[in-house]
Amino acid sequence: MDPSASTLILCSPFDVKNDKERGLLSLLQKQTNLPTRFLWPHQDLVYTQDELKEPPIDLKGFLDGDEQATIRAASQIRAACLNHGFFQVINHAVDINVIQAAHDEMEAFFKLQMIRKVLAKRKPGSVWGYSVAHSDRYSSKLPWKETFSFGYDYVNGPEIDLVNYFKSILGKDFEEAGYVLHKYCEAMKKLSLAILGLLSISLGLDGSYYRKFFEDGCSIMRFNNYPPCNQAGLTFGTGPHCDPNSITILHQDQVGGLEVFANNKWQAIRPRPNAFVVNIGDTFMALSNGRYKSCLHRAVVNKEKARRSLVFFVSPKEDKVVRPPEDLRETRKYPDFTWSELQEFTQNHYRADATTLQTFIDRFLSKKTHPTGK
Ligand SMILES: C=C1C[C@]23C[C@H]1CC[C@H]2[C@]1(C)CCC[C@@](C)(C(=O)O)[C@H]1[C@@H]3C(=O)O
Ligand SMILES: O=C(O)CCC(=O)C(=O)O
Ligand SMILES: [Fe+2]
Repeated sequence: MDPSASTLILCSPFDVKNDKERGLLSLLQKQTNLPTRFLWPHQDLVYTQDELKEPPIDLKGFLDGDEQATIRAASQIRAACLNHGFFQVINHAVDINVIQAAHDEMEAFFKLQMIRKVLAKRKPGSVWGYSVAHSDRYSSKLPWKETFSFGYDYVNGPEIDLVNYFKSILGKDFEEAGYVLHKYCEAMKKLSLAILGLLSISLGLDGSYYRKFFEDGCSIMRFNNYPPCNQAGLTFGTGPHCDPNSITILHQDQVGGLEVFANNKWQAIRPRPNAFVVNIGDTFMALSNGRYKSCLHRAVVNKEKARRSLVFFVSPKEDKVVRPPEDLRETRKYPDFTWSELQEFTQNHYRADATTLQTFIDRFLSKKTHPTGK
């Protein structure tokens, strides 16, 4: 193992190599002082008891081709995206067994010994791989989570690629996981394109507009695990941020912890096993010329239970120019950029937060005006 991997193991509060270490883990979680690197600023730690009560959007009629139901769903989506950029969908046609199987594989992955998980460790500059609290990238405000991410190419994403990726980094016993995750990603691709169809209609565009833009995309699939934390009120599983990608489709387990900033306050999203949570990200905000809001959200942790979520970060092909359609382009809110430029910014220069897009654009424009950095 490389020295940085062993440092990671030593630093990590989530190390679980054997029963002795499992004991260590629970000791750590019971300690009165949270390691300072996990502390978040007081002003961020606003506690909420509110719950977002907006009803989920039923996709059945739209998926069956019913015109009235399509108009209804599109106008519900429009209202949600103009307001806060968040909605849930039900009757989405994703097989519950496919969802359950993906959760089972996620659980199997996180139960692995740390020594095996770090073999899949995320490389500097890359979004793919395993990360504990992003501790090798950041030194403060660490998120109380471990993640495992990999890409899903809408065109060149054949089953065999994912199966080989899982087998090569995790071993032969994860071959089946590759097939299961391939199925899940395929379902997410289908659902994302359907939602992009509704988003197009909701903005008064041809139903195929954004579908076409994303049909050769390359999305990012992620497992999130939030262990219980004795000092849950002092940290975050994922701090307040907007996703830099286009739209995000998330399935959370039954524990709860996701919160969105809507109507000027933090509101909890109660888990619904039959629903997918969808939020608008920065790239779609730019594609709608600022009409739709990139949703500010966060994940809190709790003292008793581990929480898990499956996240699909929908993204266009890396070199696609992010530019709103002509009909929405009256006064440009953002200049042209590519997804790979924004992604690179979040990996090498800036930690995604509530103002990622604006900061990226400001630096992007000043670099253009002063290419030498002066
Ligand atoms: C381009 C990306 C940056 C992140 C991974 C992908 C898609 C979403 C981003 C992220 C999840 C947004 C929240 C903050 C972040 C640092 C995280 O907590 O995981 C972000 C991702 C990342 O850089 O890992
Ligand atoms: O796990 C969650 O509920 C939120 C995760 C999230 O926001 C993210 O991974 O970007
Ligand atoms: Fe997010």
